[in-house]
Amino acid sequence: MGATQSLAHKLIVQTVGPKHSRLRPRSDVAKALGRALPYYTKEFGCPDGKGPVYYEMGAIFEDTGLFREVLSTFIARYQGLGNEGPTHIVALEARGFILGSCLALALELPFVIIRKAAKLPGVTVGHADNYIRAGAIRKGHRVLIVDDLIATGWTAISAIELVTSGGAKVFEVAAIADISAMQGVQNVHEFKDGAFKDVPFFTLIQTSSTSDLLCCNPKKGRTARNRTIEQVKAGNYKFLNVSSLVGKPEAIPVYDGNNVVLHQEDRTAILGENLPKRF
Ligand SMILES: O=P(O)(O)OC[C@H]1O[C@H](OP(=O)(O)OP(=O)(O)O)[C@H](O)[C@@H]1O
Ligand SMILES: Nc1ncnc2[nH]cnc12
Repeated sequence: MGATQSLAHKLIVQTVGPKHSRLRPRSDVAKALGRALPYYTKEFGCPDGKGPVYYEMGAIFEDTGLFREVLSTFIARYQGLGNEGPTHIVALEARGFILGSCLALALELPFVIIRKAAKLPGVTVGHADNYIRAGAIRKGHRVLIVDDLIATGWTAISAIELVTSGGAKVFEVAAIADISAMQGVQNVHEFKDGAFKDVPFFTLIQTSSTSDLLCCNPKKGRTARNRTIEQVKAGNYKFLNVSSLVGKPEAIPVYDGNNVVLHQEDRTAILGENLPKRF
């Protein structure tokens, strides 16, 4: 990285593997993220088998202070690098857009979107399910790829393919978290006999550093806000919305005003209601 990256930023970053840096787990931002990233077990939260655990990034974006900290960390890493720094930010639909667009504006870099199939009009270049506007990224560009999460690494591979197929160079892949158990960064580096082994990754935390208290699995009786089902039952309880994350009609989780997720069976038991299976 360039010489102008601040000393303060360098001090909170460590190398955790070949071409992979993370925040030091004891840094303030890493600790705050470790306390804030809720997750659902496969049984309750991963509709299409993404897992073993589903990490719910929305909670980070809902926390203004934490969102700002996350953004500032990325800004500190990539600002002021001049001719050595990134020239473009490419982000992935959908959650990659949130961080990517904020960062692009802060760094005053062009923001290029990769969309899922059948979303982009005109001439596009595709890889797997991901498409980019043809010509948006070209030879000579140094591209910072931004997403919220690295799981298997497949989406990152797809983005790298799209960026490099246009002749551009990947400056780095940045994400809030990597799911340690899924070895996504390693998968990218080993892909196609190491074709992308030199692509650097920067992730703020690995998911194994999140707290057990953040498990939203209602069977554990705990919630993201650390309330038990009994506390909810006793409280002033109101439905706000229904999420269909799980996809099984008999297991629709419910999100209420207290940030509690319940199953249909729990909901019926608590409220004594025969609610429709989908609404
Ligand atoms: O490393 P991988 O195994 O490829 O998984 C990571 C990707 O999965 C998620 O996106 P998803 O496809 O769920 O789309 P979304 O952001 O629209 O929910 C996440 O935002 C990453 O893009
Ligand atoms: N386990 C997971 N949690 C959240 N988003 C994901 N995208 C792919 N796998 C995911």
